[in-house]
Amino acid sequence: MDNNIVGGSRINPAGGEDDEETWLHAWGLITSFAVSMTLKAAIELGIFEALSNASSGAVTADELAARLPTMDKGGGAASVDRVMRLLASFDVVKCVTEAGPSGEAIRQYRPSPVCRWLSSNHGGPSLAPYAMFTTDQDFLTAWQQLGAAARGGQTAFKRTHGVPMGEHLGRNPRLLGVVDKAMVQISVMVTSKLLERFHGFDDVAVLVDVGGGTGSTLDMITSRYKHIRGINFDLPHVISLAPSILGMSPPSYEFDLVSSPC
Ligand SMILES: C[S@@+](CC[C@H](N)C(=O)[O-])C[C@H]1O[C@@H](n2cnc3c(N)ncnc32)[C@H](O)[C@@H]1O
Repeated sequence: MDNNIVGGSRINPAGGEDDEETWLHAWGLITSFAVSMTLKAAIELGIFEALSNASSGAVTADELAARLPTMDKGGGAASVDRVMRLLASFDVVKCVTEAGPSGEAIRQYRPSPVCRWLSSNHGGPSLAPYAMFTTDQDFLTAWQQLGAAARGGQTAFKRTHGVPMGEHLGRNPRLLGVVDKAMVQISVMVTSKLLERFHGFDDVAVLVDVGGGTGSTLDMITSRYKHIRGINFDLPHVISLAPSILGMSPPSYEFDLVSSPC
């Protein structure tokens, strides 16, 4: 048998056995965007919440489609099945196939451990908002300009939107909300680990978070270390979204919102 032949044709006569592996590697790299976009679709459809709510553990695409809050009436079990098959091939969900009464394949899906980071109903912070941020249309269009940006001159984002990202966010409340949701979830994940492992806040009197977003990091730290006065420093349009932490904490706690001069 000739190991250099893939799909009936010799793709690199000099390649040897590694050739198929490197071809698959290249194929995987080229098509990897499909995973991010399918995750986005699954998040939009509410698939991860529906899977984790399924009491039976494993569900067919029909059962799953019936539980999705966003589905059109009578729509889409076949499309949901396609989404689930792709997710199964990347181990986001597990798929078990059984033969039905007429010998047809019946696929059932259940969540893999990674789903806890993609659903919003597992009782902790979620990476779903980060997935929605990275695949947002305003960011995806900017990626189209990466090659041009690498040749020199303006950043990909400025080529696409005419202004730097910070300025664009200041003019676009929709996108600012998408980014802030993502940032808050990441901050909660990182800060809870920080608070578990780092014990250097005891002697801190005033803590300034530069680029602190809407203040979730400082909120967590000052809730634990109530003697700390927190100052959250960010751009005015970000600060405008920040909740007032005053009143949520004891009187010794003070939370200033300071806007950058930019
Ligand atoms: C990666 S985000 C960090 C988010 C934040 N740690 C949180 O928990 O949401 C970077 C932050 O830096 C802020 N930033 C960027 N340029 C700034 C500037 N010149 N002055 C103050 N903040 C700035 C952005 O508005 C953004 O909120």
